[in-house]
Parts: sequence; structure tokens; C-alpha cells
Amino acid sequence: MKIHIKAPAKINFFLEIKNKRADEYHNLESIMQTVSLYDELSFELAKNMVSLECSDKSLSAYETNIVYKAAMAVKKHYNADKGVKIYLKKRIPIGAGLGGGSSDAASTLEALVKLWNIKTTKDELEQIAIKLGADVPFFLTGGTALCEGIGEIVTPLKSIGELNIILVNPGFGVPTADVYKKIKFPLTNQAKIHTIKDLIFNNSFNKKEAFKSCFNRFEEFVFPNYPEILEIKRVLNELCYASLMSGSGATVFSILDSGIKIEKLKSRLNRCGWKIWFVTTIDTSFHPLFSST
Ligand SMILES: C[C@@](CO)(OP(=O)(O)O)[C@H](O)COP(=O)(O)OP(=O)(O)OC[C@H]1O[C@@H](n2ccc(N)nc2=O)[C@H](O)[C@@H]1O
Ligand SMILES: Nc1ncnc2c1ncn2[C@@H]1O[C@H](COP(=O)(O)OP(=O)(O)O)[C@@H](O)[C@H]1O
Repeated sequence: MKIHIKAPAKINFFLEIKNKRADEYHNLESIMQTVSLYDELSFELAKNMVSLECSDKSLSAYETNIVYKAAMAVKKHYNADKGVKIYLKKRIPIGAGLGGGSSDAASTLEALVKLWNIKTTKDELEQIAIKLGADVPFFLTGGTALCEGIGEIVTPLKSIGELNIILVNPGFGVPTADVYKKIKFPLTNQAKIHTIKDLIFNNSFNKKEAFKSCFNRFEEFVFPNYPEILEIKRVLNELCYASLMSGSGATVFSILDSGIKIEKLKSRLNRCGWKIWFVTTIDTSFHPLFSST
């Protein structure tokens, strides 16, 4: 039996830091959204070993790869005596604020309980997920969701429909842990999540209106050290009506309205040597993304 999964990227429409915990992690309030840029994974039943091959040779295929970690976590938690041969095709850029590794990990949890025929619950998988990374539980739900705590308290929100989004990445990554370390308290003018939540609840999360309520606290801590990311934002603001950095960077995104001139946008951004993807928001992360042969 072989299982194929597409693991989607995410963007953060809203990200405010609430405070720092005693264990150095930060409580946050974020609205996360899965989008149609995917890593691809396949899982083939094997005797009892876990093995991983990854298309991106800059990533380890062993203990430091979150996919390998996720597989070992399932094996240990359920005392599973089966093995798996995993292939990971990376398409989501690494360290891009798009949650690629976290999504790969969540897909691995979902695939292995199916492949190894393990009886479990979503709650139990969420407990394994949070030990792998703060963003991993979100990807077990996907779509549009409010994430609180350090990211593990996930509340699904109403679908915002299919919005067209452009992702722009400078071609380098930003280490998440370094950005969290840069946060200085007290934060000025805590951003309010209510407006954006109300817009989603009232089916009014559309274009210009929505972008006024989007916010990312990390922008002020990332831009001073990475002027090229600020430059992406400046150029996108010229061509679209607004833009926002995703997570801890380095990707910046804009919501595209129907009047946008795609060719003009492409040629202007390509001239800067940046990578671009045209994607849409997607409702659920997994179920339609699974297939087995
Ligand atoms: C910033 C966000 C926003 O969605 O995403 P990315 O930009 O990485 O995609 C997340 O909070 C990233 O989540 P994730 O990438 O899973 O973080 P982890 O691997 O658990 O942690 C990496 C490091 O970030 C810090 N960290 C992470 C999450 C959190 N709520 N508080 C923290 O202080 C910790 O120092 C930790 O050592
Ligand atoms: N399967 C994986 N995909 C991406 N990054 C991984 C993976 N496994 C481990 N990592 C490590 O996780 C870090 C970045 O994770 P990633 O999810 O790409 O970015 P971000 O946290 O910015 O969304 C990198 O240091 C990378 O080496």
C-alpha cells in the first residue's frame, strides 16, 4: 500500500504576540490560512525501519528532518512494529514563514495512522503534533483558523471562500527562533483581532476591507535586519493595494483583486529576481489531498 499526500503551505492574515512564557515560548493570537502551494509526500509500507528520501539535499533525511521526527513519534507513541519508506518532494521554500516543515509533519502523522492502521483520535494526534512544533496542530485542521496559546489551541473559522493570493519570496530564509528572540516588551499598541474575526464571521473578508485589519507584529522586528523583505513589501504595495509578511518571514503576500494586471506584476517582480507563486486560499488541508494506491 502506498499513500500520497499534498501538504499545503500557510499564510498568517493576523499575528499578534500576547506575552512571553516562563519556558521562553510566546503566547500569540493568529489567523492562519492554508494556500495552494504544496509539498508532496508518499508513504510506502516497509518491514520495520523508517527511511526518508528528500528532493532537497540541503535538508537532512534523518533525525533533524521534521518528517523523520514525526514518523518516529508515531512509531514510539503507538509502539508500532511496522516501517515506512517516505519520499518528500519539497516545493514550499524553506524558512519562508509558510509552515512547510510543520505541514509535512502533520501530513506524516495523518498518513502513518492510516498506513499502519492505528486507531487514534484527533485530540491524540494534536498532542503528538505540538511536541513536533507550534504550528503543526494547525495543519491537522487547515482552512481558516484562529490559533492561540503557542499555536496549539486551534479554532476553525468560517471559510473565507477562494481568494487569489500572490506569494513573493526573496530566495533566502529567516530563522523563526531568532525573530522571536528579537521581540521587545512592552509592545506598543497591541493589535486587535476582533475586526478581522467579525469580517470572517459576517462573510465580509474581501479585499481592501480585509487588508485593513490584517497585521503581523513580526514585521517591525524583521524589516530592520532584512531590508530586502521590506523592499518586497514596498514594491507589492505599489502594484497591489496592500501586502503583509507571512509568519516570521521571509515571504510577503498580497490578496489580488480581479482588476490586477498579472503580466505587469510578474515582470516587475521577476526583474528583482524574487520567486513568485500565484495561489488560492484552500478550505481544508487534508481530506481532498489524500490518495492511496
Ligand atoms: C512564527 C510562526 C507563525 O505562524 O510561523 P513561521 O513563521 O515559523 O512559519 C510560528 O509561531 C512558528 O511556529 P513553528 O515554526 O512551528 O515553531 P517551533 O518550531 O515550535 O519553534 C521554533 C522556535 O520559535 C520560538 N517560538 C515558537 C512558537 C511560539 N509560539 N513561541 C516561540 O517563542 C521558540 O524559540 C522555538 O524554539
Ligand atoms: N521537512 C522539512 N521541511 C522544511 N524545513 C524543515 C524540514 N525538516 C526540518 N526543517 C527545518 O525547519 C526549519 C524551517 O522550517 P519551515 O517550515 O520551512 O519554515 P517556517 O518555520 O519559516 O515556516 C529549517 O531550519 C529547516 O532546516
